[in-house]
Amino acid sequence: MTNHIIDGKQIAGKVTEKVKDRVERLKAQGVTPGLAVVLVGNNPASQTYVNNKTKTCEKLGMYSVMIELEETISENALLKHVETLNNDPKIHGILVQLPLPKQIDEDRVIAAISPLKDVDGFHPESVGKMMIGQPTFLSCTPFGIMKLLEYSDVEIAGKHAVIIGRSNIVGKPMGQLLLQKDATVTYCHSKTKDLHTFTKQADILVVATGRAKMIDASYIKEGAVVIDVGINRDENNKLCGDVDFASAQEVASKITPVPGGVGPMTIAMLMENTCLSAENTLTN
Ligand SMILES: NC(=O)C1=CN([C@@H]2O[C@H](COP(=O)(O)OP(=O)(O)OC[C@H]3O[C@@H](n4cnc5c(N)ncnc54)[C@H](OP(=O)(O)O)[C@@H]3O)[C@@H](O)[C@H]2O)C=CC1
Ligand SMILES: Nc1nc(=O)c2c([nH]1)NC[C@@H]1CN(c3ccc(C(=O)N[C@@H](CCC(=O)O)C(=O)O)cc3)C=[N+]21
Repeated sequence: MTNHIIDGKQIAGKVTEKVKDRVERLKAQGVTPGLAVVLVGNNPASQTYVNNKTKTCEKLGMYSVMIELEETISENALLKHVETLNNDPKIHGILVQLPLPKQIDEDRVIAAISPLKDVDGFHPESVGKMMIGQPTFLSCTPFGIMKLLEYSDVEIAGKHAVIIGRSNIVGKPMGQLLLQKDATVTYCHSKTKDLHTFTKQADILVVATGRAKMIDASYIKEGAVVIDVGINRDENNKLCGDVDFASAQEVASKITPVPGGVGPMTIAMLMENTCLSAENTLTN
């Protein structure tokens, strides 16, 4: 049975088709949406995502710049780059790839990004607006997961959504977005005792732990929808998720694969956010 696999690549294609139309309309009005990606150091995994982002920008006719900085750069020097991008009218979205090297305080860098260009949705102002349900840039991964659920006709209201992981970029905002759609939300994390008790109750299970294949069928209720956010390498250096796909797909009613699940949606939503930011310059 393969028809219960949620095809993130295909759904991301549909989302980006719509973004492409919006980019064309913007260009007709003299505005080309522009994204700046700042990469500090040369972590090979980060390099792949960053390349994917740049490629997708090109495909959609958006402008993109990649700023590659030395691993040893000082916080102040990085902040100056952010300030330059804040003031650059060709740039509508700024993404500083995380994590950053130890000498740099991530919170300070995130806070330095103009909220008007915060297409990652990580700035405290964006997070605050999301919490109180005001329009703002939404964190791309949870936003992408909401789209995946929508395109896959997954009902959310009244369902029990269990999220494993409470990071600021994935787990926490994921719970908020599901709550806004009337799910009953439970957060689990590394200090949760007897994880099974919680996961076994989930109608929708979102796994974002960074622990390769830790969730197998034994954690999953028959018929649950399973969303795997993890991006890891297995013992053969192959990409794999936080869910043991072969095992979990036997009990899940719908499940996302890795690769080809959540990852492509993250990139699609980044493009949508950048396009929205460019549109905002016309209406503001
Ligand atoms: N597909 C995509 O687009 C994206 C994928 N990712 C991937 O998603 C995964 C999670 O990313 P991120 O949220 O940034 O990771 P973090 O490392 O910031 O957070 C991991 C979370 O999982 C919890 N956790 C870790 N181990 C366990 C465990 N054994 N049992 C229960 N909870 C556990 C941690 O708990 P505690 O808080 O107690 O430490 C923490 O809250 C990674 O694999 C990452 O590569 C991330 C972003 C985008
Ligand atoms: N400021 C910031 N914003 C981020 O959004 C951000 C970040 N930092 N740091 C790292 C994580 C991770 N992340 C991914 C994006 C796309 C894929 C993706 O496209 N994955 C493909 C496969 C890619 C491959 O082949 O390696 C897939 O799952 O099919 C994965 C992971 C964004 N992140």
